[in-house]
Amino acid sequence: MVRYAALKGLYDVDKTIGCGGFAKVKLGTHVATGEKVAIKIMEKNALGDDLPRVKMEVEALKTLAHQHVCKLYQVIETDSHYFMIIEYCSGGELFDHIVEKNRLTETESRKFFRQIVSAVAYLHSLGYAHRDLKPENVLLDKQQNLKLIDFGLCAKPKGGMQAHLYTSCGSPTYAAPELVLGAKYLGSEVDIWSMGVLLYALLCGFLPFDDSSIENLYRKILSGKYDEPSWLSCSSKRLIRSMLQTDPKKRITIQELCNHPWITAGFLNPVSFKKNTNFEKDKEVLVTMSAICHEDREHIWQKLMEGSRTDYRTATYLLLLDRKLRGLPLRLSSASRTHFRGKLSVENTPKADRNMSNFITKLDQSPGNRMLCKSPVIDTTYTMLQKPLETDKNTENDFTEPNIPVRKRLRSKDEDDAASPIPTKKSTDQEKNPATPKTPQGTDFKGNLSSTPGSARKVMLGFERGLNRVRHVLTPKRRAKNENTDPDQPVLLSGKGLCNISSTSSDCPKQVLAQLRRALHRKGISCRQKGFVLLGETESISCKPEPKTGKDNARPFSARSACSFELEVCLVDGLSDAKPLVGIRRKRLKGDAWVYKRVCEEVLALASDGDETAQLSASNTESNCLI
Ligand SMILES: Nc1ncnc2c1ncn2[C@@H]1O[C@H](COP(=O)(O)OP(=O)(O)OP(=O)(O)O)[C@@H](O)[C@H]1O
Repeated sequence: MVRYAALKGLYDVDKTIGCGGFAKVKLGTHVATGEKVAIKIMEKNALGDDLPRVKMEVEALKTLAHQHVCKLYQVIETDSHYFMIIEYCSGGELFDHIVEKNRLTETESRKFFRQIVSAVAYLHSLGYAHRDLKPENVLLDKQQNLKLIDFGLCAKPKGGMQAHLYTSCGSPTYAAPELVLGAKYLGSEVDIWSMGVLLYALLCGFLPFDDSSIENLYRKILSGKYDEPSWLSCSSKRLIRSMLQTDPKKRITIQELCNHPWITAGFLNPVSFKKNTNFEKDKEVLVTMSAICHEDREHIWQKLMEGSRTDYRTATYLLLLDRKLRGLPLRLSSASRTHFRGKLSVENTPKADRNMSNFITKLDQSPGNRMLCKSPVIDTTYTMLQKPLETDKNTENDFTEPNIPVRKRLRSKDEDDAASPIPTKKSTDQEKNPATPKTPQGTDFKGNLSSTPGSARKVMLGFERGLNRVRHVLTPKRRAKNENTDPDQPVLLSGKGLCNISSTSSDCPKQVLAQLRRALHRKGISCRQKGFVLLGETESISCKPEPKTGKDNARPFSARSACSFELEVCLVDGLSDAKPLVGIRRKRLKGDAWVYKRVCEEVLALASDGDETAQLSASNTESNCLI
């Protein structure tokens, strides 16, 4: 297991919770506060030409302070890695939420969409365009509030929001016509188009413009023609039309959007936001930190304001503030004292932190001193870590001293376009040999993706719903939770609050595994097996990468990139009085979310009914046991 020495003592690193084209994201715990965080880890070598994306993301997130923009707590740079410590969003991607429900109601869509509008209006007011708005880049927190992530493609044009941008970037299915044409464009206008696609996806459960061939996709986008399903209300149709206007000058503006009747329906106010870039100054949080640092709270505040806004102190302040906003008592764990004492060397440590370590030493030597810190609470429930920090042989070479490595400030490029271009219509028109041969609908994923047959879509939905109204199915031995060390047994999950799980009517996990393997094989998807997990990978489809052009020298990517995903056979417990059920957990690892959705739907459909020995069953079929 890779361990990250640079995080030692600062953050405990847990499982991987997401992967992107550039980063691996792990769940972590901020040692001082015990709060969960997400740690976005990027390998410098792997970033190559995409380094500006990281810098852009850090620069933007350092400035932004909005309740629907994912917070950046800290950045750590080592010789080999960047670590971005960000707010942990435990509710998953908005995309998964759409898939789980098939599509959202107008009321739920409105609630979510208002939050997106508020975040985007805020960004635009500060001169930023996001340029990669899509449901995969919108996460949900525990309270089901949205948080915008992935600012790697954002732009802050020097001349403000009325200055044109030139690099076509983002995800092709969300790209505005002017991006497809490779024309100059305004960041605010392309964001509005993407939001139109996003709103359509929320209300419909599929994309307005979609095609396995990039040529056809672009043709559809440029035509601006899409289906309007019968369930859309007149008001939502009108709103979507005003956003999906092919002529950017006729497209609704963000200000108009904030006041649109569909947006305000059922709410007393239009969408609003505070044009804030500073942390809120909170006395109680400063007092808590002061008790640990032995520093005047005004001094701590001053340091926070003067500092990089991406250090451990900032992270501690922001996480304490989060706790306070959630109504939790403010506390700093005893483990953090050890960290402050052991980790910060005199040379590399700001004066304030040296004070902090002095104070902690005193505290440790004289337990009575702890009484000084009456309010706020200093949590002493954690045991003190007195051991010296040992050198970890398994770690990166950049951190052998028990010091925080000097954090280099990430410089930002002045140009707006630290971005990856999408292939534009111009470039694809020029391609001599654009497409791989078309395959019949739903047959394979090697070269072309077909649209999902309705039945397959139903199967996935049926599975999702079935899980909530399951009677009973099988009789495997009940095992204790987390007792999954036996490689012959699948993981046992508690049924409450699960998402991305499909139920089956089989009582034999191995049989389900075999059926899935066969289905993947029949779909032409290469797959590797590890225990009860199948790792599937589709091949990239029909789009030649564009040669590198333009001033930003950014990496082009294919239109509907390959996707990799996991299907894990598991046992799901606690749904009824009956024995655990055999389920299939899906997880997108990389690539286009809609491609992934379609692949999963078709593989599950095939596994459920394509084989005479199949025991998989959708809940909405009459056979077998699921209700
Ligand atoms: N703050 C977070 N909390 C929980 N999960 C997260 C968080 N940030 C990212 N993730 C998960 O990790 C995945 C990858 O993150 P992210 O999109 O930031 O990486 P990336 O490499 O920049 O992606 P892309 O290739 O789309 O640019 C996300 O899709 C999400 O599932």
